[in-house]
Amino acid sequence: MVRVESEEGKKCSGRKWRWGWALGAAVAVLLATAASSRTPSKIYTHLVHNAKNCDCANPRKYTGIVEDCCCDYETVDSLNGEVLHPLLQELVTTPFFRYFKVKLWCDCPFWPDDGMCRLRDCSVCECPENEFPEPFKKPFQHGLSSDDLICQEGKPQAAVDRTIDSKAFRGWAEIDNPWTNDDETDNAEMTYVNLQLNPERYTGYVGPSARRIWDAVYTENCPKYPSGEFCQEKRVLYKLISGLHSSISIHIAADYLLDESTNLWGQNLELMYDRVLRFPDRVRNLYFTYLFVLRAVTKAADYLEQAEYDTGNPTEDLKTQSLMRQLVYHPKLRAACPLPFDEAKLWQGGSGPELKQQIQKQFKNISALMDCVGCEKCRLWGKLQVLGLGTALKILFSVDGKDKLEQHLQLQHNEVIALTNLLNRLSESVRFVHEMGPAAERVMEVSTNSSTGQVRMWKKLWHSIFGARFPPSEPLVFKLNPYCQSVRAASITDLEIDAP
Ligand SMILES: Cc1cc2nc3c(=O)[nH]c(=O)nc-3n(C[C@H](O)[C@H](O)[C@H](O)COP(=O)(O)OP(=O)(O)OC[C@H]3O[C@@H](n4cnc5c(N)ncnc54)[C@H](O)[C@@H]3O)c2cc1C
Repeated sequence: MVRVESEEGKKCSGRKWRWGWALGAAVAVLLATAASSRTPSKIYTHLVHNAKNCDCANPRKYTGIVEDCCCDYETVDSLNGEVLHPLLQELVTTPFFRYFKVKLWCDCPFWPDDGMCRLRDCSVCECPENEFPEPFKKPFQHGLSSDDLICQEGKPQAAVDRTIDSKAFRGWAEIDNPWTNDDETDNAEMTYVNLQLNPERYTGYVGPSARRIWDAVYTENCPKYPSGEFCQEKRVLYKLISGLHSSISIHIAADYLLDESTNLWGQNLELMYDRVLRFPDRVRNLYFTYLFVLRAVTKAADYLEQAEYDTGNPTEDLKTQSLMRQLVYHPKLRAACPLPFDEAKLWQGGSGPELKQQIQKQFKNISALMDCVGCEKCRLWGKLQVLGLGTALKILFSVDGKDKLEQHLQLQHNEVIALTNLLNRLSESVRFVHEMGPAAERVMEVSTNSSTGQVRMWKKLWHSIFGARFPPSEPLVFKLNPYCQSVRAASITDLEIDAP
């Protein structure tokens, strides 16, 4: 196994797999042997070069405007790294954003539950009653919906004019989202989950059950468009789902169970390459989905800024509001990417309303399919992220015009939690792809393109260093501490080689 850890990783990681002398010897042998073959030197050069300096001579693979969006890849990467990712990481740890209300034990409406969950990591750790904030338990009756105003005694003129009130105070609505399959109907089965205790990561959920969900999602509800044939709206639906799928795969790869017997978790770049990186469309769709959701958040900026983040802890709640304000009004975001996605271009043709209904139905089906996910933790994150996407769709497409949005947008408490956590997940994935993608691609490409002679030479080299078998039976893993900001400071001494 070969691992790379960043300079920052040394400072902020408790897990240090550093091999001091063995490392120096390994690199020396690698370099010496490299003189007789180009492969090791190529791998070495790429590893160190990429880790050392991301803005290196290698041209970026993804450049220009993200398809169907209004910002380019470079801007997305720098905004994400400098502004959005750090803010989102902090925001999702606040009490308001870490509890998600969810019905985990739902019957699959399409086929019998086949419980394919293999690992205990699948099960979700639910919150004890006393843990989640008191205000979350009460029904949210503060904000009156427009229906309430009309229904008071049947006389609109009898209703108090709440224009100023509702601007100053945003309560949480309990109204249906037309894009999602509603989960709110039976509150008795709802439970609160602390998302911080249930990270989205590898769970061992593989095989026919998982495959059946994705097949049903793609084949029945958002088929891949043959190029140029599908209308833009259908393309958007496909890209949103594919981008979400890429993000889920990246989280699996970023937090993978490397060794079940020792409970060793780390990054599996081979998996990330196999499932996402080697399909450029999947990477592009990830960026698309990120910008789409970011647009929804910035469109609802006024609403989100004025919303009530009440968990009964005034200090934390003020911090939440302040972080949200910084996120939605950040000057760098406003200047560099003022309109991440332009929703006004959609639903323009004569068939717009019918098309919207059809796509809404398809998305609702996808949302209902989340009840068929056979692994509890995957179901939790599947439901949260699909609700987050449904909330983005609601913000962008269910209220027309900016003025009307301010008057009519009503979001549920849970929708805002899902939307923000989804944006954070996508932001993490974009950052991971940006920072680890080039190195992973080069190493995987070198290893798959190596000629037999080169592989033989590698085996010999490996054997001479470790006396062990090459290649290792485990996946090739590069370790970068996920909590560290950058890989740029990585140097030759960060190259680590573990014997299998
Ligand atoms: C909602 C949901 C949530 C899940 N959450 C988790 C989780 O948290 N942890 C975990 O370990 N497992 C999770 N899984 C399972 C995981 O997504 C995979 O299904 C599983 O790891 C098996 O992967 P696979 O290699 O068979 O390919 P899959 O990821 O299952 O992909 C199936 C097929 O879909 C296509 N495809 C793959 N990616 C894309 C893309 N980005 N765009 C378009 N098409 C694509 C390919 O044709 C591929 O063969 C989840 C599954 C679902 C349905």
